[in-house]
Amino acid sequence: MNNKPEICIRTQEVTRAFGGKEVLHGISLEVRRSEIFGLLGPSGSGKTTFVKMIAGIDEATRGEVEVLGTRMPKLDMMNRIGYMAQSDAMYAELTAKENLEFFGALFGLRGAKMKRRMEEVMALVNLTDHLKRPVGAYSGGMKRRLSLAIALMHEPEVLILDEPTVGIDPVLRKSIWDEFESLSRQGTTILVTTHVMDEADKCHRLGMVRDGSLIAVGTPEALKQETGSVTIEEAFLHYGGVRA
Ligand SMILES: Nc1ncnc2c1ncn2[C@@H]1O[C@H](COP(=O)(O)OP(=O)(O)OP(=O)(O)O)[C@@H](O)[C@H]1O
Repeated sequence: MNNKPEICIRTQEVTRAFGGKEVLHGISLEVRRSEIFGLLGPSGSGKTTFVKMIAGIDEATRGEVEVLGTRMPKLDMMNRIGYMAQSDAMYAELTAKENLEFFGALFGLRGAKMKRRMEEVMALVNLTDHLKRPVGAYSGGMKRRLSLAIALMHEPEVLILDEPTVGIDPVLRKSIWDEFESLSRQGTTILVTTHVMDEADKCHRLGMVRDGSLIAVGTPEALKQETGSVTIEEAFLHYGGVRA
């Protein structure tokens, strides 16, 4: 029997430059199926640039990105990946329901399934009572929650979430992380960026990012143990990270 974990996301020597300036320097990483993998690093370290290439929204200058065995970017993969960007991409003049219907339809949902998923994802992010409100009237945290709901609509095999819980209160944040755990148990692979240390601790494995390079990869426990640290923040600083 083959006990090797199935690799869901693989990057090889991924480099990204903008106008000749390199901001990501040859990142090689493997994320296993069903894992919650966190990318931890301060603002500007390159997390967003990196996950955009995995989501197929941007293309590496050099190196290779593969998701579920397919070389990225590839349009067809949109159905299998849920991507939640850092800035909320929704139609402000439409209601939450209309936004969900629009994005749901893009992913091929309709009829009873569309309705069921809409109810499930809105309950999860605690927005059921606000389904018929225009998104323009939502608070920042509510928009974040709706963005997450949209990313989850089509039950993607891979979820790529860029700072999903910014502006979300601790109680709801906990229930969202419980849901990530439950999705992961059902086989969903989750790649999440964060600069919040307590969230980093909840990931199954972590990649620490600094100045466009991956400086350490491992379980939160292993990273703490290897550096004799009590907290993830201490471990991060030990590996040469800088405070967020
Ligand atoms: N389109 C672009 N053109 C030029 N430079 C860019 C572009 N996108 C990102 N960068 C640069 O790449 C670097 C990494 O940015 P990135 O947004 O990936 O960091 P981050 O870790 O996600 O930070 P944050 O959490 O603040 O978004 C920064 O120096 C940024 O200025």
